[in-house]
Amino acid sequence: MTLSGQNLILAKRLTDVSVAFEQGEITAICGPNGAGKSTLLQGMAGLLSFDSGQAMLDDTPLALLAPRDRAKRIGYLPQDGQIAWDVSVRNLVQLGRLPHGDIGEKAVDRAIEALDLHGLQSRPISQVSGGERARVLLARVLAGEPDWILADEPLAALDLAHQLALLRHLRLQADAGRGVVIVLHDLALARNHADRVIVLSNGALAADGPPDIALSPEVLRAVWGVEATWLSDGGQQALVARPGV
Ligand SMILES: Nc1ncnc2c1ncn2[C@@H]1O[C@H](COP(=O)(O)OP(=O)(O)OP(=O)(O)O)[C@@H](O)[C@H]1O
Repeated sequence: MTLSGQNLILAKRLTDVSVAFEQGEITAICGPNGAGKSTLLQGMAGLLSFDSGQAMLDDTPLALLAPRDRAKRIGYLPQDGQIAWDVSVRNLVQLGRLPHGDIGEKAVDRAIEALDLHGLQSRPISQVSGGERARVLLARVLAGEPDWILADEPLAALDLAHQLALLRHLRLQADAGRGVVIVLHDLALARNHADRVIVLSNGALAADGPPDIALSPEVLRAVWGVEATWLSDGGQQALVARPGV
């Protein structure tokens, strides 16, 4: 199953972007602030209509899928998730089952386990920290067991251990055949954990390929305007960067 967009154009936010995401792998979308990463993700979640081009799930335009069906198949985590009601952590995660119309206790348990939320289940959502809240919102997406997980900066508020745990979990999801697409600002995490990196710059595709190619020093210079060196340590890559001249 492929999630694709052809010749996507939206005002000045996206300029003729074509991408096809594959299941079974982790794709990272990277790029500077305002490059169009969230716009692309929202479009692929079926939440934006483009001036030109369209997003497709296999051969079906997303716009033609019933909202409930779309929500079952595509789990979307926005950058700044709003929470309307002060429900408990568990009840909020359970809302991920809404498109299925069931309680899905096992799926909810798995999501709570994956995001290390056991101890917080009965806590009102207004009484958790920023990083815990981010984990709850992602658990809500996982509870829906979608074919596609589209997450906008899911690691931004997480501490290092929870970042690595979440990346491990997303790898399991990809290995289970799901499509995982995440917006990442941390280029070292993208290089080390993604199978493929898409780089956007000024609303256009600047690079698309294996992480070492898409995040090469040349691309970092051209897109981010930094002089960067990758250092290898035990198979992992660390990034040293300084402002470009
Ligand atoms: N609702 C909107 N209406 C009009 N322009 C918008 C809207 N949301 C974002 N933009 C503009 O579209 C461009 C792309 O925004 P987008 O949020 O996709 O960037 P991003 O790459 O996700 O950035 P960041 O790293 O800062 O989150 C930016 O120039 C932004 O100012």
